Amino acid sequence: MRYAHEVGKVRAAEQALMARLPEGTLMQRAAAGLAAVCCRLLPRVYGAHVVLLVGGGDNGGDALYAGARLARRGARVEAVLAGSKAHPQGLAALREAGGRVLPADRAEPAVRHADLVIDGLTGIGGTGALREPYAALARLTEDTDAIVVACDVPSGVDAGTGRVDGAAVRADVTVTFGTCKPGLLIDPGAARCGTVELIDIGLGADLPDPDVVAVWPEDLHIPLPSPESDKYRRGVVGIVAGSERYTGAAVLCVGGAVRGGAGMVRFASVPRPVELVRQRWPEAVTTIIERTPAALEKVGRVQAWVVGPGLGTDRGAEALVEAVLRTELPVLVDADGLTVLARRRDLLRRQAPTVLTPHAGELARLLGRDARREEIEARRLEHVRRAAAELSATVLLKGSTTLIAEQDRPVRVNPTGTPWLATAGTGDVLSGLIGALLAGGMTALEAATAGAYLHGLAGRLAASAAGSGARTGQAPIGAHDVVTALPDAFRTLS
Ligand SMILES: NC(=O)C1=CN([C@@H]2O[C@H](COP(=O)(O)OP(=O)(O)OC[C@H]3O[C@@H](n4cnc5c(N)ncnc54)[C@H](OP(=O)(O)O)[C@@H]3O)[C@@H](O)[C@H]2O)[C@@H](O)CC1
Ligand SMILES: [K+]
Repeated sequence: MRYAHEVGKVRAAEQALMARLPEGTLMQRAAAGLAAVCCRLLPRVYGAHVVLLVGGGDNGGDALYAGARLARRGARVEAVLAGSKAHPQGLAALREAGGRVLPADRAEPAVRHADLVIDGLTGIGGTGALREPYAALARLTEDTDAIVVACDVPSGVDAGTGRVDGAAVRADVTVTFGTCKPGLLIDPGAARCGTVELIDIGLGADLPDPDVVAVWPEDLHIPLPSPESDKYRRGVVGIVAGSERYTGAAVLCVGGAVRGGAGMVRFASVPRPVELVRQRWPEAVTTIIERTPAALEKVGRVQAWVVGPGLGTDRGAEALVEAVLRTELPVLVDADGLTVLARRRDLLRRQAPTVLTPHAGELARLLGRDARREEIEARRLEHVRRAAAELSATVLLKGSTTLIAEQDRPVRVNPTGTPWLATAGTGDVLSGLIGALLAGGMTALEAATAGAYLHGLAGRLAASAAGSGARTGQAPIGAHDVVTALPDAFRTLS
């Protein structure tokens, strides 16, 4: 399951296909696929207690027809109708197969004691926060031992964006039809889906190129060193980070680059961060620079730059960001560098690749005008795409599902993150890591994708290694633990 299409394109493809098929064919294909997954999930279909949550649209129709199929195989199927209307033919099919409709006040005990619940409240036609009684029915899925199977999309999750605005179904399995929807890949929606199963209903030929792609390890083409490799061929990354006031970010960023496979890391800054980087990472070549436009002249040859972590945002920081972006090399700008860029967007007019790695607040500043952090968090897909187009850069939007956008390309979703990564300093590790991959010759999109994947995986490995032996096997981590776990993350790929 790797590709997702926007809802409008799914509907257009469905309509094109439906025009060539007898009426109802697609819904029968969807219902058959849904019922087949339910049969697989139940230890025994005969005698199993199945509850359908049925909304007023075709999503409810799918659930009713799937329920009819399960009833014909001997399941005890009960439907709870959310509104006054329900798909009439689906309802008739369920009744004919021996299923029945429950009164509303029986919904709670039925869901609680069911073996399996099918959520057919809303699918791609759901808009905005769930209204009552849909919302109350969706909430029942949070407190049941039943297996919860969402039909197409967990109700309450916006299929197009992953936005969750109020109550939403929490599914163990989401059975989706034709193609994945972006909201199944992007948090907070993705976190509600459980395992996603794709049912082929024959849309393939009618679907355009995908809008969103989930990253898989086999998509990452990280160059491995060969016997002829030397430090220059593996890539020299230059890092301009830290200030007299902020030193930790520089140490972590250099760590990300060293463990990210750079042939050499050149670190340039003012004396205090240089001293600390030298102590922690003796393998880095350090240069003390002044915070002026001519600063880089002393640094030596590099193949890519990282600028920003702990840099401060004063005139000196601006001079350094400007100096780096005036080179003709790939550049990654992060943290304070992004704050500087928000007032100097003219610096983004350049030919060489530029990678920006903001979190939502930094992206809001970069986009300016009407963008607010909460707005960006709520509609991450739309904003990352807009940022890539407006800023002419590869934009990596950090978050519980990190998104990577480049103009006219499907947005990439990184699946490896962990909430434990939401801690100070992990972003600095990520920028050093991506910088090393850029210096190694990967394109901006490849480097950002591989960096996000490895960084998320290192976070997961660190969180579980730290807690091994405990019940959940997870524990809090610091940014330095992510640096330490990077080699293990790389090893999973070879
Ligand atoms: N097209 C095809 O070929 C195929 C489509 N297929 C299936 O159809 C699904 C799309 O069906 P759809 O278009 O009928 O919309 P759907 O998701 O059922 O939602 C509409 C219903 O939800 C309600 N509702 C909406 N928002 C709400 C809210 N916030 N709070 C409360 N209620 C809300 C809305 O109520 P209304 O606003 O009309 O009062 C209406 O009753 C798709 O996901 C897939 O499962 C498959 O069979 C394969 C072939
Ligand atoms: K649903």
